[in-house]
Amino acid sequence: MEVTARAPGKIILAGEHAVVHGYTAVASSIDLYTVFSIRLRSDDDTVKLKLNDIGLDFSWSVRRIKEVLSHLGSPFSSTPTSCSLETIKSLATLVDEQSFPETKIGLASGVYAFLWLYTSILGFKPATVTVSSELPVGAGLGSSAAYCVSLSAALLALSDSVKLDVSQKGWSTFNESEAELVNKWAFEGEKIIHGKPSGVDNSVSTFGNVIKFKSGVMTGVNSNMPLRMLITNTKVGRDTKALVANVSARKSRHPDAMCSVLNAIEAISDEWSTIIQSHAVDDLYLSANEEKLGELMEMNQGLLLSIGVSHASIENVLQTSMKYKLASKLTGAGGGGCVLTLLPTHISGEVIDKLVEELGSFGFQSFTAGIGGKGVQISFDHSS
Ligand SMILES: Nc1ncnc2c1ncn2[C@@H]1O[C@H](COP(=O)(O)OP(=O)(O)O)[C@@H](O)[C@H]1O
Ligand SMILES: C[C@@](O)(CCOP(=O)(O)O)CC(=O)O
Ligand SMILES: [Mg+2]
Repeated sequence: MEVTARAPGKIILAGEHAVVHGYTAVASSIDLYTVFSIRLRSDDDTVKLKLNDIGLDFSWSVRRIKEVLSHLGSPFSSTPTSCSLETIKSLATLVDEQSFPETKIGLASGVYAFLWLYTSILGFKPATVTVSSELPVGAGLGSSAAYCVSLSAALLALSDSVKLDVSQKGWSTFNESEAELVNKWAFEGEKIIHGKPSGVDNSVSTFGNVIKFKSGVMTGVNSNMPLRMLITNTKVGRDTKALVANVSARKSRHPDAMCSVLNAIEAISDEWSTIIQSHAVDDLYLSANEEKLGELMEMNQGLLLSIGVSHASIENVLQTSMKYKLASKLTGAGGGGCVLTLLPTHISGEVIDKLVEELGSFGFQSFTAGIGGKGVQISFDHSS
C-alpha cells in the first residue's frame, strides 16, 4: 500500500517576522501543494528518499541509520519531540555519507528534518519515499512547512498513532486531534529547517483557510472578501533561517525601536482580519475595503523594509506595480522570494497581462493561485 499526503503552501497577508516575536500575523493557504508518498518495503532493508524538485536521491540501510542513531536509544516517540543539536550532528553524518553536493548544501536541513520525523514517527522501517512540489522551494510560499506537514501526515498515517480508514478512496482529511498531531510534528521539522519558526506556516498548511496567528495560538478567520493576489517570484534565492536570525539580531540591538515597529505591524494584521471579515454591502463598500487593504500592504512593506528584509528585486516589483496603481508587499521571509500584489475586483485582465509582461522582462515570474483552500489531506493506494 502506498500512502500519499498533500499539504498546501501559504501566503502571509500581514505580519511575517513580527509573528516570530509574538505579534499577530494573518495568513492563508494557497492551492499549490507539496506531495509526499511513502511505500513500506519488505524486499530490502533500505530507506530511499527521492527529492524530485531538487534532483537529489538518497538511500540509507536501516542498519546504518540504527548504528548512527543508536546512542540516542530508539528515537521512536508517540509524542512530538524536538531534535537536539547532538542528534542533528548524527543526522548530518548520515547525509554527509551520501556526498551531498556542495552547491545544494543549503537544502541539507530538509533532509535532516526528513530523517528526524521519519525515525521518530515510524522507527526503523524500510520504505521508498518520494516528494514533489508545485511550490517554489525557498521563495516565501511556505515550501518548508508544506514539506514538513505532508511528510508528518504520511508518516502518521502509517503509524499506530492515528487510526484512519484506509479503505477510503480519493483525498480525505484528518479529524481535529489527528490534524493537531500532524501540526505538532511538522513544527518540530520546521524548527530544524528555520531555527526559530513561529508556527504560522505549519498551522495554515495543516488546517488551511485564512488564519490569524499569535504566540502559538491560531484563530480561524472567516474571510468574506473575494481576495485576489498576483504572486511574483523574483527568483532571488534566500534562506528563511538567516533572515529570521538577522531580524532577531536587529531587535536585540534596538529593542525599543523594533518593539514600536512590531507593534505597528500587529495593528496592520488586526485591521486586515477585521476588513476581510466584514460583509460588503455594495460594490462601493468593497472597493473602499480593497483600497484600505492596499494601503495596509504598503505600510506593512515599509515596516518590513525598516527591519531589513526587503531586497532590490522586491523594490523593483513594488515600483513596477505602483505604475499600475497597484499595492504590493513581500510575503514570507523576504530578502528576495515572492511579492504579493493586490488585484482589486475592478482591475481589467489587460492591465494584469501588461503588468505580468513587464515583471517578466526583469526575469520575474508572476502567477495567481487560489486563496484559502483546504489544509493537509491523505489518500491510500492499494494497487502497489
Ligand atoms: N520539495 C522540497 N524538496 C526538498 N526540500 C524542500 C522542499 N520543500 C522545502 N524544502 C526544504 O525547505 C527549505 C526551504 O525553506 P525556507 O527557507 O523556509 O523557504 P520557504 O519555506 O519559503 O520555501 C529548503 O532549503 C529545503 O530544505
Ligand atoms: C518570516 C516568517 O514569519 C515566515 C517565513 O515564511 P517562509 O519560510 O519564507 O515561507 C517566519 C515564521 O513565521 O516562522
Ligand atoms: Mg519556510
